[in-house]
Amino acid sequence: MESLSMTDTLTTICANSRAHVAMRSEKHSLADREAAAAAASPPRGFIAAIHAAHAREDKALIAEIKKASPSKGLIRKDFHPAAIARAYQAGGATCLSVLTEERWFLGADNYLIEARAACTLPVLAKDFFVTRWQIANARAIGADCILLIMAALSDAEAIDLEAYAHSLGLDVLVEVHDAAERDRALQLKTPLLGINNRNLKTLNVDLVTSFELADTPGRTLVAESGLSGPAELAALQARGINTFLIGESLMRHSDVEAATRALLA
Ligand SMILES: O=C(O)c1ccccc1NCC(=O)[C@H](O)[C@H](O)COP(=O)(O)O
Repeated sequence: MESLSMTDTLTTICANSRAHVAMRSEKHSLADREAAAAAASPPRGFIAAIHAAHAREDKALIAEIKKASPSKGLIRKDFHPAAIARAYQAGGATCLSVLTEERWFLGADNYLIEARAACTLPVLAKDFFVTRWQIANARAIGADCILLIMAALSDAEAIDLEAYAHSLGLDVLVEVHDAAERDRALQLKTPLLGINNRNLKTLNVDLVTSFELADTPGRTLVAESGLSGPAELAALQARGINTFLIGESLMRHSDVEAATRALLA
């Protein structure tokens, strides 16, 4: 696996995503992916599952299946997406997130397919979505939700990609890292707003980011990245954030089910 030493990691990853799409779309056209999306298993209702957890006064956990990352390299050697998905569901997760980006996260479409087939949880395709082709492909492989990262998109691109995702029946998680991105993201229709504690340009992680943006009204906020213990979750809940996207700290445990249960206790 390659390491990223560029100053702007996100630009590098998105440029690679575009090149990868150009290559893959030679074999499978957009029309092909749209036909496969129309024939895919119906969406499971990602946002509905989160809101149902909140209605029960539970916190919602989006548990991430993540083999490697640009910042940490290989995270988990013993990597079996179906077994991890079952462990997350048994431990109390509300939804899954599956990294499908191949080059730096060592993800794969097949990991999402295997994980979703092994459980009944809705699944977020965790990738760097910059084209319609990727979104149609995500639905074709069974994804229930996609991620749009405001730092990677213009306003017009974000609005267009969101409308396209909705037209395929996908939910959308829009991700921001600062107040300017948050204000741009509020133009989108999705109620699900992720606050990424990781600066995707420098890879620095600081939980203060979630606290700074916690007062955003009218959206279901998701604290993302760098979270590892119940005390952090409780502090964020005290500020009104009840949904958490967590990958690495859970993936490093040998007993994923027990770690998930302990985190949510
Ligand atoms: O994880 C990275 O190093 C990373 C680098 C560049 C772009 C995105 C990156 N991560 C994507 C994510 O947002 C996280 O996988 C997700 O929020 C979970 O974070 P964590 O619990 O810290 O694994």
